[in-house]
Amino acid sequence: MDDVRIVVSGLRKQYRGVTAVDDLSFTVEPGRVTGFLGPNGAGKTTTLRMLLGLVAPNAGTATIGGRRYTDLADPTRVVGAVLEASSAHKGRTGRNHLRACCITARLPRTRAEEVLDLVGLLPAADRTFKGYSLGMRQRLGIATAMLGDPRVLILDEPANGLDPEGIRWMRELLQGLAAQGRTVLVSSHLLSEMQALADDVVIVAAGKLMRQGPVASLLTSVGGDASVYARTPEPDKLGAALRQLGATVTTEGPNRLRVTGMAAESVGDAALAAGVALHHLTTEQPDLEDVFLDLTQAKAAIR
Ligand SMILES: Nc1ncnc2c1ncn2[C@@H]1O[C@H](COP(=O)(O)OP(=O)(O)OP(=O)(O)O)[C@@H](O)[C@H]1O
Repeated sequence: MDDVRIVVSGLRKQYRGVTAVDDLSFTVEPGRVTGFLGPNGAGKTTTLRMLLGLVAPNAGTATIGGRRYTDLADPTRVVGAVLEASSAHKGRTGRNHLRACCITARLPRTRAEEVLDLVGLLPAADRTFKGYSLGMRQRLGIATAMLGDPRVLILDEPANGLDPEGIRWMRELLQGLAAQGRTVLVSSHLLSEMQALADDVVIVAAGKLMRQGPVASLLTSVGGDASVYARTPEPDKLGAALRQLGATVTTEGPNRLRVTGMAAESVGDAALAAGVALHHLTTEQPDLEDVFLDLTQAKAAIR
């Protein structure tokens, strides 16, 4: 596959009184799923719309494989996008909707069958759109985006309205498409889902880039210390012993302590030395939600 990297550079969009996107720069690599995260009003949708040539930026560029969307010779074969829960003519079946799109995009009708199969919609292909569940509509949106077998896929909140099984299906589909070398950019509010789905994340708040990088390194670099949770019948005694050793200890419910600044092994050793029984000891790593809130809280309050 050619270079299908997405490059956003110095992008800016101003609406009357609001800077929706403010000097935003980031890159999205092929062969990986990239999560595009930010609180409400962060500028995610505006950025995706500029990337797809639907909104003109006031400054900066957004390119796909080195070209602006509007300069692509055959965009449906390069980029597939699902911006909102997909819409189709209400009385039309899923199959007919896709066939109509094939005609518009000058693709063979057989492609409709292939994408119906890809998204698991063959059993509902002859039902009309108005009878589709939100999950089926999302699947039809992805099927439509995949018609031109694009090397880049851009999805705005694709997990919206999906049940847990649908979310898992979506995750496996998108990871499979990335494993084929495609570039997959997905915006979402669902942080736990992003942690399971994305290789990289781009975090924005108030139109600005907060952080970009692989999920794994972000969690270790920004998330702070892991927490150790200890359950004991003598929390006061254990707490005092741990504080004496320099740990930070807070009480988290009856007989439960949260300890930072000390590994679980040392907490166990300290309990033994103090003659305190331990009933439970676990370590929790910071998750993407901790990182996200840490990075965006101050900015989010502005909007
Ligand atoms: N057409 C428009 N006219 C005026 N203001 C707009 C327009 N589109 C977006 N905005 C404003 O720009 C800011 C960014 O909006 P945008 O929809 O891009 O954010 P978002 O990150 O996608 O938010 P959400 O997660 O809530 O969808 C918001 O303050 C929004 O009100």
